[in-house]
Amino acid sequence: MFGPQIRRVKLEKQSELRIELQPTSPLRLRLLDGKAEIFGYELPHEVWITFPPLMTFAVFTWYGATIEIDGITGNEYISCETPMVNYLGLHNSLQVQRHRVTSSTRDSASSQEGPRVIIVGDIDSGKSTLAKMLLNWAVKDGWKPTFVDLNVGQSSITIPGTIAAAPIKMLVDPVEGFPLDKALIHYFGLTNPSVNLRLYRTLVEELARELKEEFSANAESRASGMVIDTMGFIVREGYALLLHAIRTFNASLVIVVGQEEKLVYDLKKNLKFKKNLQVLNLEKSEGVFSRSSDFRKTLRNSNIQNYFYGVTNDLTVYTKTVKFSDVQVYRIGDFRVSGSTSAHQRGNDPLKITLVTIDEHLVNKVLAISYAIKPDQIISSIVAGFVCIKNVDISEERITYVSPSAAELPSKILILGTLTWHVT
Ligand SMILES: Nc1ncnc2c1ncn2[C@@H]1O[C@H](COP(=O)(O)OP(=O)(O)OP(=O)(O)O)[C@@H](O)[C@H]1O
Repeated sequence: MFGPQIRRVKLEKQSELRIELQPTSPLRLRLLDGKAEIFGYELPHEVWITFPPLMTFAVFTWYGATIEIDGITGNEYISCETPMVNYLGLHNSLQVQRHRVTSSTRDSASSQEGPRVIIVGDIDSGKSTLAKMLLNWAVKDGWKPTFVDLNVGQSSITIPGTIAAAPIKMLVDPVEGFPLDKALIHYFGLTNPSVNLRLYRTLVEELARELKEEFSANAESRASGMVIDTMGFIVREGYALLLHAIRTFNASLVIVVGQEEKLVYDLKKNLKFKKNLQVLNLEKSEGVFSRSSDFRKTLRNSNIQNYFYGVTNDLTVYTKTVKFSDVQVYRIGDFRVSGSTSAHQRGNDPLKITLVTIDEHLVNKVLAISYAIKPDQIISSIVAGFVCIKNVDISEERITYVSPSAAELPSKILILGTLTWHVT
């Protein structure tokens, strides 16, 4: 797989090598000379890093670097036209705010908080990428910012359909992605917020409440602030959800990525009475890869696959069995799996918790394991992780599921959404 196609690429200062991998071929690369980073993650010298198929990324250098690449790419080219100087300028201004908080904390203004940046823009404008850079640069400078991921379509922290936050204490690995161990995860269970807007907003509010508690007890997190990534859904209900998220998380800075004059204008107009809030427009990188809806589906699937097997296929998947009586499966809201959105919008209780009958229709469904003890706590509780149902034996009343953990289920309460995955 690797070997004969090894080549060296020299990058001039402030340029980047943009790489799009093929659907089936991995690639490895290493830094030979100089310094280079992948979305803020500084590459170690002479260490091969293997990237799985489907990834698109850029190796950027501030002062020049030579890298070695081994493998076939779908597309690769070098560009000197990047918005990196502006992105770094933004980071520097966030640093000033963080330092201001820590110095004023000493003067007893302990309620002050670091920057709360929310990144908005069209789909494929590079929002998640900018979030990663801002987080990595902050970590490199010794801060511990919190990443908030509100993008249920292409979730970054864990599987799709989730609304989540994670404290970032180490550089975000370009292959492994965000750390899961301390993440606060809510399961929305759908990849389109329009299907249950009320539930989406409620879970965003729950997450904001949990982070408020977390921040009140942790001065370091408070001063480091948050970086919030959103969906590329910027019109109609999508725009209303952005305003809701900006207000709910009490954002101090809204970054609009890309040429979005109307969005900038509307946000400034609608938020003009909000104190201490700035709206800033930054250019989009030409390197951002545009993904078709089919490709997005493939990415969602590979995201679920990665949860169970690991990005580099290094996790063991455990197959386990429980009795029907050992678990209760619930769904939230009266969404219909194949029903139309508008039909659902007329449903009378989007937050209704309904017990689901355990039968074969659960096969291949991804279920979240809730920390709730009682069903009425499901919406306000985070989830421990996910399982995928492999088989339902009606006569024996047993469910077989796969899990990345060998431990018993930490709770009896499971949440069903529309996510499916075919256990291989
Ligand atoms: N400079 C770059 N060179 C090459 N690839 C890039 C570059 N910037 C971003 N990408 C890739 O482009 C893809 C889309 O970027 P990203 O996920 O940041 O967009 P987004 O606006 O968050 O997307 P969406 O909101 O639609 O989910 C990602 O695979 C990312 O790795």
